[in-house]
Amino acid sequence: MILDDIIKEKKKEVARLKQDSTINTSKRQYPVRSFFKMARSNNKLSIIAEFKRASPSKGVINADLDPKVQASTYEKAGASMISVLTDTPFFKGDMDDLIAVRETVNIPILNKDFIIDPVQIDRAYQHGADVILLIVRALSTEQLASLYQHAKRLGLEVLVEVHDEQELQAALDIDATLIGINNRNLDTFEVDLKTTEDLAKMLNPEDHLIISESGMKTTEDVLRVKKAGAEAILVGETMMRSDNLTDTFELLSGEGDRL
Ligand SMILES: O=P(O)(O)OC[C@@H](O)[C@@H](O)c1c[nH]c2ccccc12
Repeated sequence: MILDDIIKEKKKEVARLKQDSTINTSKRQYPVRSFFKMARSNNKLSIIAEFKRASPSKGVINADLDPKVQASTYEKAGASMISVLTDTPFFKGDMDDLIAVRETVNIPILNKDFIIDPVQIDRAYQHGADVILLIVRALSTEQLASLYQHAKRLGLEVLVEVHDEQELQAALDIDATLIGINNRNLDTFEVDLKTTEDLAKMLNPEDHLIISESGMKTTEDVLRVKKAGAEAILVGETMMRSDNLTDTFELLSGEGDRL
């Protein structure tokens, strides 16, 4: 299983990070921005644009893009947040990408990684991330709760990612507010937007901000998850392959005037 392979590599990375004396949360130079407030203050669908060079399911997506140029274009095109993949072995990203994006934009940044230890949260915080990702499938109940608390103590927001009912229950048990429904099954890589439709039904939009993640390419896709209750979408590949991001943002805005 790919997730098991990724976690195995993460454990090695965490062992290295724990020896790294430069990781220090008091070195953060940036204010913490709230994605939640940003998303709730606009009355339309929020777009989270991802910087993703490669993935285990797609191989290399776009290796040549400069994170600063891409981030600046995302911000100008109207992104509410930028997601930066910092995993190296499987996604070809790293912390330098996040640092470059942080130096460039003023909108919130999500550190997309496979977080299994507080040291990764400290590193994300130090370098200016505002939101971290916790993938329920990758964590025990205890790990999920303690990593969530660790991030909250630092003032970060936490996107809790789920793919089925049981995982969603685990997210509700820790009182998660930002719920990411991943349309991609991390074992099979299969994408089905029905995942958002099925799981969003179990949530109360007053208490939870639903983010539909993965596999969106068309206006129709976006309208479908929006109708299901998504307040935000997270889009990687379509952004990284786009040769006209202004058009892509308009297409994915969920306004539906292009249908
Ligand atoms: O490129 P896509 O299909 O638009 O997907 C983006 C994002 O949802 C995906 O990269 C993702 C969702 N959850 C993750 C967890 C780890 C790494 C990556 C991901």
